[in-house]
Amino acid sequence: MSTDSPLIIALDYPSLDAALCMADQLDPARCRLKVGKELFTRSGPAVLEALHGRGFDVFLDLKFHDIPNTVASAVQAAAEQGVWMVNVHASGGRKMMEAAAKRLSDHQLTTHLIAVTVLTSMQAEDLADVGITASPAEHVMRLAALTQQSGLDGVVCSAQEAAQIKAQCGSAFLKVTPGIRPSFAAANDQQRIMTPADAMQAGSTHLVVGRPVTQAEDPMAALAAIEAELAGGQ
Ligand SMILES: O=c1ccn([C@@H]2O[C@H](COP(=O)(O)O)[C@@H](O)[C@H]2O)c(=O)[nH]1
Repeated sequence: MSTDSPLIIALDYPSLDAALCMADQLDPARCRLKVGKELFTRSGPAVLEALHGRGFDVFLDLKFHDIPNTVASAVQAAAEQGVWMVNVHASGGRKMMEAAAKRLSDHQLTTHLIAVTVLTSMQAEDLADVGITASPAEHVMRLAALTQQSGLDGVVCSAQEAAQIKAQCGSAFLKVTPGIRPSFAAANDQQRIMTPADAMQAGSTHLVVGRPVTQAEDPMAALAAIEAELAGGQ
């Protein structure tokens, strides 16, 4: 089953049981699910099988970053397990991204391939620590252009950069934005944040939401509040 909803719920849990307990409260017609490093390292491909069996589209968020052949092979392995979306780090460079995109097309694999620009937990001083003197927005724009030139389908970025990316790369280029924080939620370790409604207004195509739902006292009420905000009900 697929959905028109832009919502991707991040299943950041330490066990398959805990992740499935949340998944079983969710509806594949209302959201997609994201499996990240913690859950995949704990549970392996079994989690993908379990979520696909429940009808969910799955974004496998492992942010591959390695030499071109290794990344292309990892992306192929993810796509062959039926995931809807997989990602790499744009800072792995043009050759790495081109190799990954080519591997998918050579094997007629239709999984969306996107690249992380600048993590939403980072601000200017964090970039400076790793030798990047550009602002987060400038660096995101540079990596978004490189990602598009390399033949990928879109980027992971902050919603704060979505409008500029839409203007530079077009509407069809995916803007997958974590760091989504409804007014009722804490920022946690996120730096470049935006509310769900503002993020859609800015041009995000997909909103990644984790703790504001999964750590809420009532996760289903939190999800409903986000949906109501997106529907203009608040
Ligand atoms: O730049 C990035 C890239 C990925 N993420 C991931 O998204 C979720 C966000 O979870 P919250 O609990 O809503 O903060 C998480 O799985 C990250 O690994 C990101 O936050 N920023």
